[in-house]
Amino acid sequence: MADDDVTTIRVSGTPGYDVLVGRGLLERLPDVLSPKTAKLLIVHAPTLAARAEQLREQLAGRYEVYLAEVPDAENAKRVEVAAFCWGVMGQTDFTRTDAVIGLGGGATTDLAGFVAATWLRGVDVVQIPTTVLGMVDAAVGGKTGINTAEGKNLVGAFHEPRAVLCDLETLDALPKNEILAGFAEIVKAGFIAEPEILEIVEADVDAVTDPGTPQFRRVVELAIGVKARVVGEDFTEQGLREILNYGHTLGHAIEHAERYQWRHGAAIAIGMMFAAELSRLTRNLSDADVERHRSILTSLSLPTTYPVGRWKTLLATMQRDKKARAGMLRFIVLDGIGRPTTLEGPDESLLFLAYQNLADA
Ligand SMILES: NC(=O)c1ccc[n+]([C@@H]2O[C@H](COP(=O)([O-])OP(=O)(O)OC[C@H]3O[C@@H](n4cnc5c(N)ncnc54)[C@H](O)[C@@H]3O)[C@@H](O)[C@H]2O)c1
Ligand SMILES: O=C(O)C(=O)C[C@@H](O)[C@H](O)[C@H](O)COP(=O)(O)O
Ligand SMILES: [Zn+2]
Repeated sequence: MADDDVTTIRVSGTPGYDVLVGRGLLERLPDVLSPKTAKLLIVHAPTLAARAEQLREQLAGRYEVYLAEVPDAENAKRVEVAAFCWGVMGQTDFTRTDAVIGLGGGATTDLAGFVAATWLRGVDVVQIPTTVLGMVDAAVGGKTGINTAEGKNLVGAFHEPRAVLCDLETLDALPKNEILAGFAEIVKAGFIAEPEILEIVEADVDAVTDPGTPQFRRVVELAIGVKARVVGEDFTEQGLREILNYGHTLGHAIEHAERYQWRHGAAIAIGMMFAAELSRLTRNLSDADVERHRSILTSLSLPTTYPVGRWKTLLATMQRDKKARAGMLRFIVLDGIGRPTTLEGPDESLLFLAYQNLADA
């Protein structure tokens, strides 16, 4: 049953869309679809099979509903899996007025968005994120993509969703370690733009990471608000949107080094620690603010160190970062909490110095 306690966060764009946060929102799916839509393809993770079936039954009288179960987690973000979805769409004569539904964590919604962006050069997608990370970050903003052997998200498209339904009920079955991984992106929003998030986390980490509390709801909505404001201003990442990549230059290289077996949030936590150390060296971020990164991430049971011997491998992968220009690496660093800026082409020796400060010998 949908309850009345629903928050709507508007993302401006062309045409823009709403992100709804509340419980029982799956029922609202028909309200956010185009009246012309006849067929739905629900792209879902294996862990969401029962929910997908429940949705199919609920929508069956009104739409022709197809399910595409895709591999779990990062294994979904492969071109073979996109081709499987395109195959289902081809066989079911999916037209430009039909719609894809992404149901799962960020990996599933990244794939579903990519499939929607590319089928017939673009059909509607409604994202139903079922992880904390998906709700506060991945499903909002229209960045879609898959990985290649060379790196993370190297193939993709910017494609606005028609709506994002963050149904908090879906989090009831989410394991604690996935909740904590999602907090990496929540505190990222805090570090770059919304210090209130950090204060709430510091005040009571157990309460804030419990999806039943008002603190949890507050930080989720604050983080979505940061994402909505940034992508509303710079959808295709011409400048401002790069701040959302705080911690991701090294973080993505770690995910690649770990063959995508790590949680995104865990890799990004180390990446943010590195970015904080780099900020201390290049922007005078205070020792206290660097330590604040470490203590917040540690309180969330997120990692902050990585073996020093892996540096060369990570550096090589970072060269393929999407923010790099003409062979020059670029990093998001902080002048202070809530004050992100860009660091262009730092020396390799400086990067290593920052890395050594967090490396686990
Ligand atoms: N497009 C963007 O802007 C953006 C932003 C941030 C992250 N991402 C991407 O998102 C991905 C990470 O997303 P994630 O952390 O959600 O990981 P994920 O999609 O791999 O999900 C994590 C795990 O949780 C399980 N799961 C999902 N929902 C569940 C539920 N309700 N109950 C029980 N289990 C559930 C999944 O099956 C999976 O095993 C990465 O690929 C990252 O690159 C994209
Ligand atoms: O939305 C964005 O822009 C982000 O950078 C958000 C990140 O949290 C996310 O992981 C994103 O997928 C990274 O994008 P990429 O362009 O570095 O692949
Ligand atoms: Zn991320």
